[in-house]
This record gives sequence, C-alpha cells and structure tokens, in this order.
Amino acid sequence: MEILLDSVFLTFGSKEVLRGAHLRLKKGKITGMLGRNGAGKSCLLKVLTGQLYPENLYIGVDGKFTKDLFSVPGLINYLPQHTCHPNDMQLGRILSLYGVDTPGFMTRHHHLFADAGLRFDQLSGGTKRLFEVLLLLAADTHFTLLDEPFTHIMPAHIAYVSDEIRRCSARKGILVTDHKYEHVLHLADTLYLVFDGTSKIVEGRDDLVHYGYLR
Ligand SMILES: Nc1ncnc2c1ncn2[C@@H]1O[C@H](COP(=O)(O)OP(=O)(O)OP(=O)(O)O)[C@@H](O)[C@H]1O
Repeated sequence: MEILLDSVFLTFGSKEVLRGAHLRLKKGKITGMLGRNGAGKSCLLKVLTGQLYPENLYIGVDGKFTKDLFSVPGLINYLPQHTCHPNDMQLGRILSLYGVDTPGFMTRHHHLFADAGLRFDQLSGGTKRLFEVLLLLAADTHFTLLDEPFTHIMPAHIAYVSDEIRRCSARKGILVTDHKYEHVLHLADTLYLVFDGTSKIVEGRDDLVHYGYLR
C-alpha cells in the first residue's frame, strides 16, 4: 500500500513556499523528511492532512486519486508539531478513543506512564510528547505521520521512541520529520529533503551538507 503526494504548489500571498513538492509513503517503510527552518515541511504535512489547501495537488492511495486521506477509514493518523490532546482527559480515555488496548499499552510502557487514570495535563511536557507519539504508533492505522516526535524528549527516551518506530514500521508506513536529524537519518528507509520549494530524495550526510542543511 502506498500514498503519493505530488505536484504540490503552495503560496501565501506573493510568497511561494512549495513548487512541485512530492512524497511517496509506503506501508512497512519509514520515510524521513528533513529541511531547513521554513523550508515547508510542516506545510507539506498540513497539505497531506487537509489542513492547508494549495493551488495544485495530487494525492493518490495505491494509484487512486483521493481528495481527503482522513475519509479513508483507518488510513492515517497524524501528530502535529504541538501537543493536541485535551488537558483534562485521562490517558486511558484518550487511548480508548484511538482504539488502543489500554492495559496492553500501560503494561508495555509501564516505566513511562504510572497510571492510566492520570490526566494529560499531569504529565510533564516531554512525557506528553512521548505519550502522543507512542499512542499514534500503537493505534491501528496503515500510516502514521509524525511532525517533530523527538521535540522535548530526553535522549534515552528518543532511543526508546526510535525503537518503537522501527518496531511499528513492520505493520505500518511511518513518516518522521524532526531536526534531530541523526535519528531521522538512522531510521529512514527513504529520506527526503525539502529544499527550494521541492523535495528531493537524498542518500546521507554528504547530500545534506551539499544542500546546506548540515555544515
Ligand atoms: N499561515 C501561514 N501564512 C503565511 N506564511 C506561512 C503560513 N504557514 C507557514 N508559512 C510560511 O511557510 C514557510 C514554510 O513553513 P513551515 O512551517 O512549513 O516550515 P518548516 O519546514 O516546517 O520549518 P521549521 O523546521 O522551522 O518548523 C515559512 O516561510 C512560513 O513562514
């Protein structure tokens, strides 16, 4: 199964942000996306998830034009850049809304979350992020799109999340964009660099230096 996003042209007023960007996501694979600040990574994710309407766009699922990826049941879930769950909701309630088995989740991650009865706002900033990433990975969708999953997370937990991303990629396609580029580089089966309004498949550090993402 694959999702193809192609020919994305996006402008804000006279500012051209994307000029023909594309992305291909495959089930069973991890796709990494890097790019300088302001390159358009989050915009591309917002286009993919129907939050921004560009001048031009093609989205296909297995070669079939699809206007709205969320209209296909169980196709995708998406973690935006900022935490997005209600502060007064208990973790167990959030898990059940995503169809995740709460006891199974709490047992697996018992060293991270003490109790499913905790409210979301009782978690620290980094623990909130950790919970959201693991929640979306655990949910039963074909694809998970993660915008900055490593932000606010301490190194030991980044390694844990990376392992979970790798483990869950056996049953879903995962898109990861984050400025902790070493982790993205290490995880990605295919790596895109958003550059000059387009997206290019790059191979490794040398390409990232060449395009000015790394020094
Ligand atoms: N609603 C908006 N109105 C006008 N300009 C916008 C809007 N949203 C994004 N932009 C501009 O589009 C460009 C791409 O923004 P985007 O947030 O996609 O960058 P990014 O690659 O995710 O950057 P970062 O790594 O800093 O998060 C930026 O120049 C930004 O200022």
